[in-house]
Amino acid sequence: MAKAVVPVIDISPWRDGDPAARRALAAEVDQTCREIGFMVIGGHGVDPGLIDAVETLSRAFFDLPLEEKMRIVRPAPDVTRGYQPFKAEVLARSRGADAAGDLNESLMIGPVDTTDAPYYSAAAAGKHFAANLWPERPAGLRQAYESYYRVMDALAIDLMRLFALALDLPEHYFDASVDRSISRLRVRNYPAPEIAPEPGQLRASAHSDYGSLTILKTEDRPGGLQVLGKDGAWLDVPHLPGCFVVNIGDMLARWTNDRWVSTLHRVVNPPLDRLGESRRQSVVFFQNPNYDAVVSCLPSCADPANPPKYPTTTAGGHLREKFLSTQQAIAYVD
Ligand SMILES: O=C(O)CCC(=O)C(=O)O
Ligand SMILES: [Fe+2]
Repeated sequence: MAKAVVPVIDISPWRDGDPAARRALAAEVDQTCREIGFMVIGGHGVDPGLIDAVETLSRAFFDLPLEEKMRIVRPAPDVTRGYQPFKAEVLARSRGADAAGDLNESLMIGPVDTTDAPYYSAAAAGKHFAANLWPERPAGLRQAYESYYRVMDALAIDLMRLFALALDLPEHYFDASVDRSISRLRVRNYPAPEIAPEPGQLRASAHSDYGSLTILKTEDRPGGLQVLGKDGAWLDVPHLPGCFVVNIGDMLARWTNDRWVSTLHRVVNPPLDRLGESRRQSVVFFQNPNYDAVVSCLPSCADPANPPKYPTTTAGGHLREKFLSTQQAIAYVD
C-alpha cells in the first residue's frame, strides 16, 4: 500500500481558473478525500491580517486569570458557546474511547448573523443558535471573531461547491444545505506542559470531526497535529505558513456513503526537550450544515453494487449526540 500523505493543494484555480483547471482541481480533491480526507490548502484568499488579529487577541484572552475566563464558561454540555476550561473535554469519547482530559482550553462561538426568521427560533433549532458569550477583554476580540466567522463561513460554502464538483454533482448542490449553517468557531490553546501527562493523555485525543468540513489554522510548534494513515501509522500534518488544513467530517463521509473518509486525528504532547517553545494555538472553523439539512446518500455515491449504507438523518440531530458525548461532567459543577 502506498504511504499516505496529506497533500498541499493550491485552490486558486477554483476562484480564477478556467473550467479545465477547475475540473483538474476537483479531481485532485476527490482523490485526496477518498484516500485521507485531509489536505493543506493555499491560494484561499483570506486576509492574513485578519488571521493574525484572531490569533493575537485569542492569546491575550487565554492569558487572562482563570476567574475572568470562567465568567463566560460554557453553560451546558449541549451549548457550544463560551470558555471551556483546560481538561474539560475528551474528544476520544465521541468514539466511545476514554482518556484523561485533553490538555487544552478553548473559546468558541456559533453563528453571528441570525435573523428573526422562524428557522432560527423554531423548537427544532434546539441550542444551535444559542447567544454567543463574549469576554469583556481583550477589546476588539468580538469584532475580529465575528469577521473571521463570516469569512470562514463563506470559504466553507465555496469549498462545498468545489466538493460538489469533485463528487460529480452540480456545483451548487449543497448550497441550500449550508446557507444557514450551525457552524462553530473554536480557538484552542495548548499551554506548554508544566507536569507530565497521565498515561494516554494527549493535547487532543484521537477523534474525527463531526460535521461537513473543518478549516484549521495551526501553529508550527512541537506537539502538533497528526492523522492516522490507512496503514495504521500516525503522520504529521505539514505546516505551511499562510495555509489552512482542511478536512472532511463524519457527516460528509456518511453523505458520500463512505466514498470519502473522515480520518482520525489527534494533537500529541511535545517532546520533553522542547517544552519551553511548545505553547500552541489553533483556530478551528467547523462547518456544520443547516440543522434541518437532510443527510441521505448522495445520488453520485451509490449504485446497485454499492447501495446506501446509512439511514437518512438530519445535521442537527447527528451533532447534538456528538457534543453531548465528549463532555466531562466536572466542567459544569461549580
Ligand atoms: O489543534 C489542532 O491542530 C486540531 C484540533 C482539532 O482536531 C479539533 O478541534 O477538532
Ligand atoms: Fe478535529
